[in-house]
Amino acid sequence: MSETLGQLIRELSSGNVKIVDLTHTLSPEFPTLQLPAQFGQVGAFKIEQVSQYDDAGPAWYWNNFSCGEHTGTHLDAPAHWVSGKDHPRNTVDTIDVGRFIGAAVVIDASKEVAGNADWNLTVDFLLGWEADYGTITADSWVLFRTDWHKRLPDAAAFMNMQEDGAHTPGPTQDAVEWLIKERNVRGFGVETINTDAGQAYGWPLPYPCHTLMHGANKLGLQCLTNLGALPPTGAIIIAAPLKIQRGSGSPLRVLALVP
Ligand SMILES: O=C(O)C(=O)c1ccccc1S
Ligand SMILES: [Mn+2]
Repeated sequence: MSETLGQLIRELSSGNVKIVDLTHTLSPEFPTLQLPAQFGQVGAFKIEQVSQYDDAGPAWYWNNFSCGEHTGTHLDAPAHWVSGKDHPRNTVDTIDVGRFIGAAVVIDASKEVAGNADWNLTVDFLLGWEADYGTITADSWVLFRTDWHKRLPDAAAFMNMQEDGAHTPGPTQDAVEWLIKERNVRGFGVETINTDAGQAYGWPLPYPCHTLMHGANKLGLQCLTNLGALPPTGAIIIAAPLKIQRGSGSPLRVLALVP
């Protein structure tokens, strides 16, 4: 084994490098995105026991499950959005595997969001973060901490739907453009069910995070949790989607290596 990998294994075994699970449990109770009724809907997680050490399977326990590609903690591939449809290797089965392990920075806006569910991440807020923690390095994941996961298990509070749609935080169009053009990030990760703000469907450029990030061949992570256990900089995340043929996204286990 190389010295570097050997050192990593030793650091993991000693606990000097901790592993933090950023993933929600996939269950039928986990809320799913609600689009307007005229559109197709993502499937909730369903599970059906096949056997559990019984007549159907005396020595084994197993289930069948079904869900949408965008159910629970999941990754959005560039092909998920029409703006990303023409990129090569843009589906979960074809994305370069080197994109599944990478550095992550955590932008903590949990206090701001606690006071305003429609709070938007701006370029000014990002520049203020960089003044404290340094420049966001190219090809990093940018993880938007809002503590929104604390609204679970109350699905209604997590979705925060009102008569005009969801009211959840997200980045402004300017912030998305800045992250892409000025910092060339790997992708954007959130705790909410949508990388865009809930009200972004009605913005001049609807869903700017989906549109621009996937248009720039970048990735999204949704329904993350435990971001509060990560430092602002220095974590590495492993986010490897299921290898679904022509998949637009996939539920996945997201793990952070934290020094
Ligand atoms: O990527 C998603 O799961 C997501 O948020 C989404 C999916 C489909 C349509 C609109 C949206 S906004
Ligand atoms: Mn998605």
